[in-house]
Amino acid sequence: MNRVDLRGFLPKTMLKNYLNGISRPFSPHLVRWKSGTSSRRWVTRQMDDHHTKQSKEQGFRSRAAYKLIEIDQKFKLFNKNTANIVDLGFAPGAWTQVALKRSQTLQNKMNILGVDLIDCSPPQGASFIQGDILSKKTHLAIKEHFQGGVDVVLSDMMANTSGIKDNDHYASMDLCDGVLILACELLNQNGSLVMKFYSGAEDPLLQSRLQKMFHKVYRCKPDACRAELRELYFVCLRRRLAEQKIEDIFADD
Ligand SMILES: C[S@@+](CC[C@H](N)C(=O)[O-])C[C@H]1O[C@@H](n2cnc3c(N)ncnc32)[C@H](O)[C@@H]1O
Repeated sequence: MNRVDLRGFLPKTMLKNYLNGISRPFSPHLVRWKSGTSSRRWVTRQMDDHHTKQSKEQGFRSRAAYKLIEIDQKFKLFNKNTANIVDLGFAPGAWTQVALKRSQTLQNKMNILGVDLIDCSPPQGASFIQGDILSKKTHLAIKEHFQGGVDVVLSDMMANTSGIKDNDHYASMDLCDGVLILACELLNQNGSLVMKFYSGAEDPLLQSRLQKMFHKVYRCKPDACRAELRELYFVCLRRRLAEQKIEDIFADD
């Protein structure tokens, strides 16, 4: 079965499972990491990279920090009213560090929760939950942590890439569906979402869903992203009504 047959099927299955309390343990599109030349190439490139060196000097846990700094400068993501933030795909924690710094400069206390598949200790002033965003159990743990809505949902999640562009794209779309479901249930009115995606055929579908949820939806590639990757971000500002139902957002395909 190719992806064309699955269009509209996968999100609905995920939604149905989610609403029935079933966690999807393993996406059909997720691919396992294989160690080999591509991983060695990644390590070498990482060591040479300008942002990697800069992140070490400035005490950030990874070069990803500069992507969020850029997005915040351009879109004014964090402000005096930002109180609750969830950072999905937290590890090693640079985005949470950036949010903590903004909390200091804005002088408002933020409740920042990092979530990741892999265990990783949070920087001082933040919290962490180990979990899979495709699992309902993780969604419940996040909701329990906040006991109310959040103002900003961040997602820098990416499944391990296979080098097969379609597979990487669909694995990314599955993660984005998980983020959308969480954002739909948790994000306050006028709240914001920043979400990484690996570009491909389903970008317009994702964008149209986001446009149902937010007044402003921008597609952007921060300069700190590597040029050769099809990695992009949706920056979504000012959530429409917080009462929107997940079914309405997905009722498109
Ligand atoms: C590019 S890294 C994030 C870097 C991070 N933003 C930072 O600033 O340090 C992507 C992360 O997404 C996580 N991830 C991938 N799939 C996930 C899933 N299904 N649920 C939770 N986290 C996931 C990976 O474990 C990985 O740590």
